[in-house]
Amino acid sequence: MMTKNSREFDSYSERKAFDETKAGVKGLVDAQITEIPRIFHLPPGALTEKKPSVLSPDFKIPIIDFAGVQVDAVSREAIVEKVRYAAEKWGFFQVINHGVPLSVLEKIKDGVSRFHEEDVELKKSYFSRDFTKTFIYHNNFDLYSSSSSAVNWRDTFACYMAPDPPNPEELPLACRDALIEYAKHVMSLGGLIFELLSEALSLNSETFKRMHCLKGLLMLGNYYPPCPQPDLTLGLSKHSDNTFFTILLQDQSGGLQVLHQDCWVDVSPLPGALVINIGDFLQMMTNDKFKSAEHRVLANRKGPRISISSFFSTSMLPNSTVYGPIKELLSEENPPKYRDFTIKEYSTGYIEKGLDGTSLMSHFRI
Ligand SMILES: O=C(O)CCC(=O)C(=O)O
Ligand SMILES: [Fe+2]
Repeated sequence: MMTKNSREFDSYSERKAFDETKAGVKGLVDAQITEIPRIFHLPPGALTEKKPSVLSPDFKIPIIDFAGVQVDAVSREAIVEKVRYAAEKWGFFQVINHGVPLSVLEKIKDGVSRFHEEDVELKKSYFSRDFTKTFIYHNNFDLYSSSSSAVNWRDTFACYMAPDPPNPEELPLACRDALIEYAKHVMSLGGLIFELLSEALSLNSETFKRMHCLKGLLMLGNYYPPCPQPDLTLGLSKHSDNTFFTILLQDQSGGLQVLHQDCWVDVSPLPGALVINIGDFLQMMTNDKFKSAEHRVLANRKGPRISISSFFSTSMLPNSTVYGPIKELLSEENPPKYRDFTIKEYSTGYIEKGLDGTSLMSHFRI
């Protein structure tokens, strides 16, 4: 609980004043602050009180090698089995030999950092929280909507790469080519992962693709500046993703943690790997068989930390497809646990609620 003391200031006005600089968290770091503003302060003890950060050898995010996935049925079945285990037990796994060239991964990380390190006047021209626009830049999508206690130590750009590929001119030069190239690879890897997830449920490989799950791709280019007081705040609050699943590329900084059996487990950077995490839509469509795990990012004295979140979702774009628990997975013993939803409906609720530490899935439970 937040103490009265920590609220004895006008949080709204301070958030607004910070927001109106349009310079983001990086602007504070550039101004060489040594103490972070109060709006970033977590309630005392919030980082450590709930769940212990354990480094247990039993708790390691599964690493799955995709080499051989297209080679023969036996190799593929072995990979599907690992994907099934990871999706059910963890909701998170790392993939190696995923087919995206290292040079493409380096180029997009570089592009994201270049954009955030551009002149602030250029970045201001993209500043917005309107998620119907092709390319926007901001910090804290939920700066005003969240009932969460603290603002996150992160700046982000968000860009729709599908269903309609953006006009190259709509993308900033700093990351234009890198985004276009990386998105192509992400779409193709995403298609393969949807196949493997279908097979893991003993459904036809094309099931998710036929349900248009591969239609939308929203990419976030995240920049976590170095933080002078990392024990007081978070890079990103605890949340589960508003997606079918997410492909995450992180640099070597570390700080991403997943909540597993009530413990925060580090998703340790693995050079060249991609992190896959199941999102809320797949948890609801599989009637809780797959798990949309909660995760967070710690702030760090060192930085910046760069990551790219590729969300399979049409998010706030018009999309009338209705989703819900998949009929083939249901039975008398396993009745639907969720009502039907559209992606836009879910995303609207997600953005309005903000990252307040609770899951929106409970609102869709029958
Ligand atoms: O930056 C990261 O490692 C995680 C980002 C994330 O969880 C998200 O964008 O939803
Ligand atoms: Fe996330």
